[in-house]
Order: sequence, then structure tokens, then C-alpha cells
Amino acid sequence: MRTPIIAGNWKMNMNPEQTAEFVKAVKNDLPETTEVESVIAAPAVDLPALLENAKGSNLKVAAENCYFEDDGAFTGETSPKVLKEMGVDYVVIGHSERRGYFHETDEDINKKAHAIFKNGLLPIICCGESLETREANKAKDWVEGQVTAALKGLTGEQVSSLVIAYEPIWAIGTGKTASADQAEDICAVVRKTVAKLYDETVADKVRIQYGGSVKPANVKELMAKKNIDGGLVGGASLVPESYLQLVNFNK
Ligand SMILES: O=C[C@H](O)COP(=O)(O)O
Repeated sequence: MRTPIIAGNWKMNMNPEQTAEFVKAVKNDLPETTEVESVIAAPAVDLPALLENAKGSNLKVAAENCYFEDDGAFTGETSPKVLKEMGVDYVVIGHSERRGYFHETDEDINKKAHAIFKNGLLPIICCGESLETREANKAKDWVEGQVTAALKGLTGEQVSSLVIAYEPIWAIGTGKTASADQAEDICAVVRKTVAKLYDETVADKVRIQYGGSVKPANVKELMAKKNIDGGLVGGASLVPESYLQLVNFNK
């Protein structure tokens, strides 16, 4: 009953010309949005090209980040209000690269989640542990803590509609995928955390993605798991053929 959601996260890898070419190459072979939601998260500078070329297709558009204020003196930031005006659907927040390189805190991520909802967008909230945390057997507590902090003050209705992406940091861009069982294990913790904070109905509705070296070769096995409703895909989302195999994983 949860619609699978496969989102490419391009990170800082494409320009507007490449964006336009990519969308032209995939737009006619995407599944119906009721069957699988196909999303691309692109850098802010590529969003106009992505939106323009995706018009009338089944491709949904995400920003890779935004600020938690709508406007003001915040040099270099991206307004969630303007993202909405442009026609963006989702905003990725709390990616481990933003937490690590740009020092984003749980509190920032929570403020962003509120700002995203205020503007009628939907967040894809990332969480995930480092190798050190996993080896110390603390991955479950860590992820539960991140999810709890990110959702603070959101309503059950809001949480039912958002997406949580579990991305173990040690599996990102390393070629080391968490095994389907390891991924399922923590995605189940994410759902249990939502049930504990809200209730079973909200937990049944929230969609949970796994991210970390997802590719056409492992997407089916991951998507077969009970608590995995999608993927947040970096490297393998940059090539049209590979992206199409990912979003059409069930064919
Ligand atoms: O947001 C996507 C993740 O960071 C995964 O990246 P990757 O598929 O290149 O490992």
C-alpha cells in the first residue's frame, strides 16, 4: 500500500545541459507515479532545467537541500518558499554529506523539516551511522536518535507523508552496500521509532528508503524487504540507462 519511491541524488555532479539531456533520455520510460515514484534530486543550479524538461512526465523533482527561513539576509542559501514556487516536489535534508562537511545539526534538520512542510513541500530526511558507530554496536540507537530529533514537533499527518532515507555512511559511494538484511534491520528500527513517537497507522504510512551503493544489480533484493520502500541513489542515478533500471526494478 506504500508507493515505492526511487530517488536519484545527483550531488554536485551535473550541469544544466547534462540535466536536460538526462531527462530527455528517461522521461518516456518512467513508471506511472502510482506504481513507483521516480524522483531526481539535483543541485539548485540545475533545478530550472530539470523542471522545464520534466514537465508533463512522471518525473518528480527534489532539491538537495534548503534553508529553514523563507527569505532574508542568508547569503548563499536556498529558500523553500522559492523551491515551491518553482514547482519542486521534495527536498532532501540531513544527508550525511551535509551533516559532515557542512556541520548541519539535528536541530537545523528539524527546522528545515518544519519549513518544508510550511511551504507545501515534502522532506526526504536522511539518517545513518558511521562505521565507528556500527562497530560499537550503536547503530540502532544512533538512528533512533536522529529520527526522533528530525521529527520533533511534526504532526502525525505530516510524518505519514514524508520519506526517511536510511543511509549508513560506510556504504555511501564506497561500493560497500549494506546487505539487504542489514538494511532491513535498521529500516525496521526507523519504522518502530515512528510507531513509538506517533502510532502504528503513521508508521505504516511513512516511506523508508535505503541508500548506499544501490545499483541495478541489488535494487530488487533490497526492494523485496518489508520495511524498504525505496532507494536514495547517488552514483547509479547519473546514467540514464541505470536510472531507468532502478525505477523499473519491478518489471
Ligand atoms: O544520497 C545518496 C547516497 O549518498 C548514496 O550514494 P551512492 O549510491 O553513490 O552510494
